[in-house]
Amino acid sequence: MASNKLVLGLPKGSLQESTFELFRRAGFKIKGTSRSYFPSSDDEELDIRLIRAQEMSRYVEHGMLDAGLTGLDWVRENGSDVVAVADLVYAKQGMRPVRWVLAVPNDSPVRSVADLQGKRIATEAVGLTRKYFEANGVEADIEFSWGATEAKVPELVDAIVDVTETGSSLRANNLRIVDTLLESHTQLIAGRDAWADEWKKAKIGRIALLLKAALAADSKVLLKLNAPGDRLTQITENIPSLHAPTINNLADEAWYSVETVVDESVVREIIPDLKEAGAEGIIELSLNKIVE
Ligand SMILES: Nc1ncnc2c1ncn2[C@@H]1O[C@H](COP(=O)(O)OP(=O)(O)OP(=O)(O)O)[C@@H](O)[C@H]1O
Ligand SMILES: O=P(O)(O)OC[C@H]1O[C@H](OP(=O)(O)OP(=O)(O)O)[C@H](O)[C@@H]1O
Ligand SMILES: [Mg+2]
Repeated sequence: MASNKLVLGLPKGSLQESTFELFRRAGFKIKGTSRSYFPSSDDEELDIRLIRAQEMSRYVEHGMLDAGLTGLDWVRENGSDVVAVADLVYAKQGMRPVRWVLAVPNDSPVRSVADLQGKRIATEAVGLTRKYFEANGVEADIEFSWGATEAKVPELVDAIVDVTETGSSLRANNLRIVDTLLESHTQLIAGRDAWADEWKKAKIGRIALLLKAALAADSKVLLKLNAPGDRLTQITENIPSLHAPTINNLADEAWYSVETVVDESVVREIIPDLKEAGAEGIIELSLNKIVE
């Protein structure tokens, strides 16, 4: 039995699958049966609880959880005083931020927030929405929505404020974005008491490092190739790298081995260029972690 334990909240709901997957890539095996809110892991120092993303920051703030993963949106909505340990930009579907947007039906006459004076708005994030309307000097009737918010316009309300990632829910419901209230992403947060505890702070820091390393590796690959000496400069000067490419001599002294980490998105441009510039034996390897 480990004597020190970190009580860690993982988000149940939209972020659950992607969070479990990120932990797996970070090196933690988390197992949860479908209805258990106490998943087990292969790290004895972790005591994991599944908690709704909306509530996570309150429990972390009040010390029931030492740390947790949730959306920045819910930390703001709850006005929680917690330590933002790491910004982890991933969502339900992909590695990108989400947006809380003000949306109206495609055929609505509303063009800006000012056109919503005296109108009804539904949202799951009432606090954020109230603040936004106040900041814009618009008085509107803002009501709490339990979800499926897109279905409420135009019959029940005039506009909604909802979270969007891919935009497919807005499109499917014939909605048009009028404005963005907040860009949000997943955050690793810690409680002030946990952060003041040396062991807990160090443990949270190690988890943060591994999660960030796994996220950073997600969009990068390692390229390796052989370059003839007379083409080396030409080949290496045009390839991006984390710092500078690694260059080693091959047993055959006329040849060099070159290694570099690049964005996966540029690989399809770079590989044909490298081949054309005289590189041989080009291989691409996927990466699990990058610690810069
Ligand atoms: N595609 C997405 N849709 C909704 N929320 C997302 C998405 N990607 C990331 N999130 C984030 O997930 C969190 C939403 O979790 P929350 O527990 O509030 O609701 P949920 O998981 O969508 O549950 P429910 O199914 O009841 O709506 C927010 O922090 C939000 O920013
Ligand atoms: O832009 P998209 O990729 O379509 O994602 C956004 C949708 O996902 C969430 O719905 P959720 O599944 O949480 O259901 P809910 O409406 O009941 O909250 C959110 O409320 C949007 O409806
Ligand atoms: Mg939801």
